[in-house]
Amino acid sequence: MRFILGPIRNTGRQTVMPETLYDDPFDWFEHWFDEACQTVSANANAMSLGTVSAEGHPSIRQVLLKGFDARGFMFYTNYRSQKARELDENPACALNFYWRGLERQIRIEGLAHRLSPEESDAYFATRPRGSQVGAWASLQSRPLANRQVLAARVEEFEERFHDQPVPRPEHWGGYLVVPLRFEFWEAEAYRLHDRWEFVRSSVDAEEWQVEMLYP
Ligand SMILES: Cc1cc2nc3c(=O)[nH]c(=O)nc-3n(C[C@H](O)[C@H](O)[C@H](O)COP(=O)(O)O)c2cc1C
Repeated sequence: MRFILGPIRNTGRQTVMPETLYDDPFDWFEHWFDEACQTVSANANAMSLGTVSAEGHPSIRQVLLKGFDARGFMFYTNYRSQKARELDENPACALNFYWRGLERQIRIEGLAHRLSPEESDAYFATRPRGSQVGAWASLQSRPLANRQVLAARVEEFEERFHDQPVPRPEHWGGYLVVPLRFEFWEAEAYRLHDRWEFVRSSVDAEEWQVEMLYP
């Protein structure tokens, strides 16, 4: 065990005490994420994803975290969408989780790259059939004349894959965000919040520099 739970503070929660910090930000993430999944009613895995175009324009949207491991954080999308175009041109990106009720925020900054086709295939195979067909039908982020056009495309692909498994379209798959920085934020009284930052020099570095930040 690499952490110890501290006493209950004025927030009424059991919380991690500074002197017993997790030494690995992934462990910290996992602990908070598990608590969020047990506490937050829906979409505890929803996160904001910030990207920056090659021209330097930022954009942000919600995506769902579909897995994480010692490498980083995974989500799935259309590879022709705006976010995918931006990530392929400029892999620098940021993730943000905010769990209301727990009053916790996790910020992650890092570099994204596409998951292997095998990993994307494996996840695609677990999706409901309707979502699999939807991945073929949606030209994500492109102009859509009206809902009928989309419905017709759904019907077209339902017919195409009638009575057979829906294969993963090449234009749909996952990204792995490999973190360079984490920040764990927890609300405290009088806005004197806790902020803990983990930074490393490269995506291969095993050592994290840990620092507390002013709120
Ligand atoms: C809670 C929530 C979860 C979402 N999850 C995903 C997701 O996992 N993948 C995805 O491509 N879009 C997801 N979306 C839709 C995106 O926010 C966005 O509208 C879409 O991906 C197009 O973004 P883009 O034009 O910036 O590429 C989600 C939206 C919400 C509100």
